[in-house]
Amino acid sequence: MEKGTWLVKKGFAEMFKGGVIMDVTDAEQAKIAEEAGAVAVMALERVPADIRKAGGVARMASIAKIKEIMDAVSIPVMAKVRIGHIAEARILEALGVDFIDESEVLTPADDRFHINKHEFKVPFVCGARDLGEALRRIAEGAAMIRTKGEAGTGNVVEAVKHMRRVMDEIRRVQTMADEELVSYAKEIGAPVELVREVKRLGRLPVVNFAAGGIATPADAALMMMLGADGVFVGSGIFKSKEPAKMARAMVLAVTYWNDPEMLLKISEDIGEPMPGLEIGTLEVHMQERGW
Ligand SMILES: O=C(CO)[C@H](O)[C@H](O)COP(=O)(O)O
Repeated sequence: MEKGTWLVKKGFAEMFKGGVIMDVTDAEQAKIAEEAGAVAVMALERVPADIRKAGGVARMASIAKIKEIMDAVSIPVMAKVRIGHIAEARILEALGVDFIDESEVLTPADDRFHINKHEFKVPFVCGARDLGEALRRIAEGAAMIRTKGEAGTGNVVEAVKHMRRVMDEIRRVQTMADEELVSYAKEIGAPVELVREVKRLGRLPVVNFAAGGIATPADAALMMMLGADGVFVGSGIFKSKEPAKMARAMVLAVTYWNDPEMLLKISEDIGEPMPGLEIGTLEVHMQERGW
């Protein structure tokens, strides 16, 4: 099959279903993630909790670090670029990463336009807070969506809000008569063809993971209960007291999300989770980046 077609990119994302994708900043963390059973790792300079603390401009990770991570593991390696930063994306594609995250966790490079992801052979994942945003990103060529949550807070409340919103809107679309879809597409700022597809499929046309603020195995299981296809975890693992234990527990929780006895067992010995932040106290809301 030809490399980089829409079908291949979308199909690749489907292979991550039921799995955990872990943010990592170096080879050591990447190996912890791989050993824990992560389906992929996401290379970045700092996990979101540290990006939040450091302030300033957060950019694509250094090429040396991404190479170090690519050399360390055999699972797919994703890496983040700033929203709208076509050059960072071209560089990562040339480097040969497996997936690019056009991410609000980094400082946006363009305050109006996202990358036209159809122009790339490498697949992209993008964040969304509602159905309209998800479909706009898919229209631009995203092969995978992750609900945004509020990254780096250890607080799952925004992840829950965004996943519930997307799922509610999908249910709403399914109850609409066909003649309502054009107005609804206009209302949410999404192409009507994609709204029609959502109605037909009863879900997003691409895989939808949960992200941002997942800090315990119970949080990860909760996101699966709400309909996520899998989860991204960053700070929740590497800002916890025992990352290897927490990473393994996250993977098991996503597998056994519907088995309370197993979840109990998984949650018994995870060490101390990362500290959490109240959303009302935040100076930066990363979720508001992107349009
Ligand atoms: O954009 C992302 C997906 O890789 C974030 O890094 C992810 O949301 C992690 O957030 P957190 O640090 O709260 O787990």
